[in-house]
Amino acid sequence: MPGVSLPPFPDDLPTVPLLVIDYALLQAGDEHEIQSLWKAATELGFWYLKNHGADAAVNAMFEMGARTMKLPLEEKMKFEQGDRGISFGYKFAGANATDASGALDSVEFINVSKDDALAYPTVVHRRYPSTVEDYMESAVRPFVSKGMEVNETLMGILNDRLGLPPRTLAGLHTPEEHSGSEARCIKKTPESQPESPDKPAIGAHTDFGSLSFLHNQLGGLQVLPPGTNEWKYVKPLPGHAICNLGDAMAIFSAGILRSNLHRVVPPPKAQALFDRWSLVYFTRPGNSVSLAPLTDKSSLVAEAAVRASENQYATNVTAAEWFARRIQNQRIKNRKGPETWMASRGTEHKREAN
Ligand SMILES: O=C(O)CCC(=O)C(=O)O
Ligand SMILES: [Fe+2]
Repeated sequence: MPGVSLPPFPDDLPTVPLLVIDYALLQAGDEHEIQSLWKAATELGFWYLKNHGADAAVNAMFEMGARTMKLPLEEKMKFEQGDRGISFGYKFAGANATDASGALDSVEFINVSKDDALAYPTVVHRRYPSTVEDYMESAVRPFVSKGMEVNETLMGILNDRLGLPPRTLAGLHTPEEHSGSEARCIKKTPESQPESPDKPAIGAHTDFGSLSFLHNQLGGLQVLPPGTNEWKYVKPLPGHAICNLGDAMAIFSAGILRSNLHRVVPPPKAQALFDRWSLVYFTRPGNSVSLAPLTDKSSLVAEAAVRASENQYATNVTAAEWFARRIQNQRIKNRKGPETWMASRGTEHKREAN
């Protein structure tokens, strides 16, 4: 958090060398930078993004998050997301499973819908704690708008590289259509007893939507690189966002774009004594969008769909249904057994090697 001096990320841990993409160069149409983005998006599905211009909005959001998490639990619980597959609202630590055995997560977060942030003070989906509403115009809306702009720019470039007609992906993520797009501020508090360094605070998952624009300061985020079984840390770099692709982009592109498994473990070593804060803007397709490969819009996607195993990316559901299923089945209240965890999975279990 601003004002707190945090121990550096340890230099003796396995980290994944993400490509650094310069947002200003992308905006200028720099071919080399566009090529780097394509490489990152197709190989790992994660990259750093610098020069994004979101710092002021990010800091304001962390301030909003700090005030919100300081509210009494009883107050936060009035805005709880519930067990019916709705994401917007507050999630208490321990509401979700992190694996098939039903181990509990250890993060609390507040999710604010893009639709509510843009329409405020009109309520589209729900109300939020007073601290969130107080910051809606000064922090949440600017952060949501910035996240929308960055993700739309990245998506436009990927759209063209996929050989899709101009603005095809943009048309599946219009600002007007209601969607699961949301801003999330996450807090992980150290436990009273030291935790095992590889106990998931957020279980292994692929992101549910299209593009995630993430900001964190302490370590803990890990990815499982393709074809390996060793989790690697993503080292936080000051001023650099971490961007990653979600399932919807893997599905639309028939697997050309990668939605990679990741998880959050306690901050490593000396960092473990500190609260870990992170912030994400998730772009998700409009609620009515069918999740299926865009084979009739791009020959590249059509060829990839032929190479994919049969029905690998045929979901037969809308984005709203996909999203609700995943959220609902990770809630521990809904757990019947390991099958509930399996029912919360995305595209990851359908791939050959992770
Ligand atoms: O906190 C982080 O660094 C990542 C969070 C995350 O993966 C998520 O909320 O989907
Ligand atoms: Fe994630």
